[in-house]
Amino acid sequence: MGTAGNVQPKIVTGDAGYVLEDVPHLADYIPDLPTYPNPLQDNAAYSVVKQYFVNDDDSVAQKIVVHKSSPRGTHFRRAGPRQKVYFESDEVHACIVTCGGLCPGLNTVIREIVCGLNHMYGVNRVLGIAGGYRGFYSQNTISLTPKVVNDIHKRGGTILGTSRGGHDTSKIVDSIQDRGINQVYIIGGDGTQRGASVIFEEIQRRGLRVAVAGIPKTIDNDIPVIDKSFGFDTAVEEAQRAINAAHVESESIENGIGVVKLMGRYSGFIAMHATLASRDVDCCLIPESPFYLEGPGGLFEFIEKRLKENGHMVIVMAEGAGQELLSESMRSADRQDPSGNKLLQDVGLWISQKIRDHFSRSKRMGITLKYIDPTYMIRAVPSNASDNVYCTLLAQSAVHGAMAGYTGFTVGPVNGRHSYIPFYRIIERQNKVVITDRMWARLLSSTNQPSFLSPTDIIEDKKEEAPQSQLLNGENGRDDEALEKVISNTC
Ligand SMILES: Nc1ncnc2c1ncn2[C@@H]1O[C@H](COP(=O)(O)OP(=O)(O)O)[C@@H](O)[C@H]1O
Ligand SMILES: O=P(O)(O)OC[C@H]1O[C@](O)(COP(=O)(O)O)[C@@H](O)[C@@H]1O
Ligand SMILES: [Mg+2]
Repeated sequence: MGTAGNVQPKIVTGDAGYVLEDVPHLADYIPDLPTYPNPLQDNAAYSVVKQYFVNDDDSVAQKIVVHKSSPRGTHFRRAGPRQKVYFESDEVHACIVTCGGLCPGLNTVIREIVCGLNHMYGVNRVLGIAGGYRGFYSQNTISLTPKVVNDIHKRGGTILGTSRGGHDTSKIVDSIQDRGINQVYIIGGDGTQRGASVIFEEIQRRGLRVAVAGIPKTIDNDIPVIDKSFGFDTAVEEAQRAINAAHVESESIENGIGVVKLMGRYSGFIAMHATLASRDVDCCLIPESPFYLEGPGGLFEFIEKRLKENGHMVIVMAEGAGQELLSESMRSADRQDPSGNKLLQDVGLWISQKIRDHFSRSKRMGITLKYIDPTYMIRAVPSNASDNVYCTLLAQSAVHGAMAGYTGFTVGPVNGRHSYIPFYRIIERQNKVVITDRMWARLLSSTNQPSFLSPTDIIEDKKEEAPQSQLLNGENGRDDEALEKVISNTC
């Protein structure tokens, strides 16, 4: 497996602290490339749009809450169709690959890349690479036409198949070269974008006229910079069914407890949003917010209090929550999946047993606990209507970018505007819930659960780490550092 990081950032600076973190372009390393007028200018559907083509100078600000004296800060190149393209329609030979875990909307993105290339740019040759990265060198390809993909957005999963592991950069680039592919669309999460970045580097090293475009996929919503990842809303919606079931079960019996485990290996966004959406949840546990079980202010004490008040309760937890407690008590060996991701123990089963044991030992109150694990049910469904529209925009932005000769980029909305983001910005860190932000405070106030943190730790930490301003969404990574300190203070 290769490592990313050999690409020189393309930084353009301007007045008042303006910085553009630009994406690579084929013309950066191949001289004298011919250009062609964008065929969209003759497309009846788009001809009525005023200013259809994106101005080359358009850029999107990463930070939009500013002060009078703030520098203008980091910007990304705005996505969209350009006046000139770097490929003629009949010479384009594109391929699409899906990697990593499933996510609602994968099929919609595949469909919209195929249809976007065909309907907007007249491209007829699109190959599907089967079974993730290893499919480049070990599987047959699938020819993708608008007819083949017509109905696929109504199905969950990916028609191409996916896999973890199996990233062999030189074999993949050999396969791209041998097949004469000149546009590569790579759909996947942080691991996949790391893989895409090294593929791009190797393509550039070989001097190939091949555009590499990444489309970010992560059900955990853990990709930084972009506003939100596709499929996330669908997953949160689907999680409501499990939470409703846990609520009905717990409400129907004296001292009933419903425990629901949701996805979220390192980031608790699904659990946090599903909790906020439901309002039936009494306690939400996520990887970013450490907690403890025994003693004053601990989880057991809170459960007892809530059961006395309400006679029932619902606990939602992300799969990555409390892993440090679990490994302390189970002394398990660290295991990894083929992509190198840490394999987690089932924290839902573990905590359910701990709660049962506690109440049977203390004999103060009899409880009935039901554990619901809808893990794969929330990601195997087709995407909902709004995710479908989002996937369409992502796919079309990727197609416009590749046709315009941009390469080595991931596409995604930044403050609502679709942008081209260099790979290194997407893979440098993971997006996490910032527990000193207002969103987590909203959650704490909606569940009225303990924060499991002492307020002095948080206040002290804020003073130390962020003297000038309190970021609301950890945009520049400072809050992550602050968070780590809070965690280490409370453990
Ligand atoms: N650092 C890396 N360099 C190259 N390829 C990688 C890297 N990390 C992961 N990959 C590849 O990306 C693919 C998907 O990664 P994975 O972590 O399983 O899912 P996701 O992309 O959803 O995070 C796998 O085929 C894996 O081998
Ligand atoms: O069992 P699998 O297929 O490895 O997937 C489980 C994992 O996939 C995830 O959804 C994240 O996967 P990705 O990084 O591929 O998006 C985690 O939340 C979960 O732990
Ligand atoms: Mg991942």
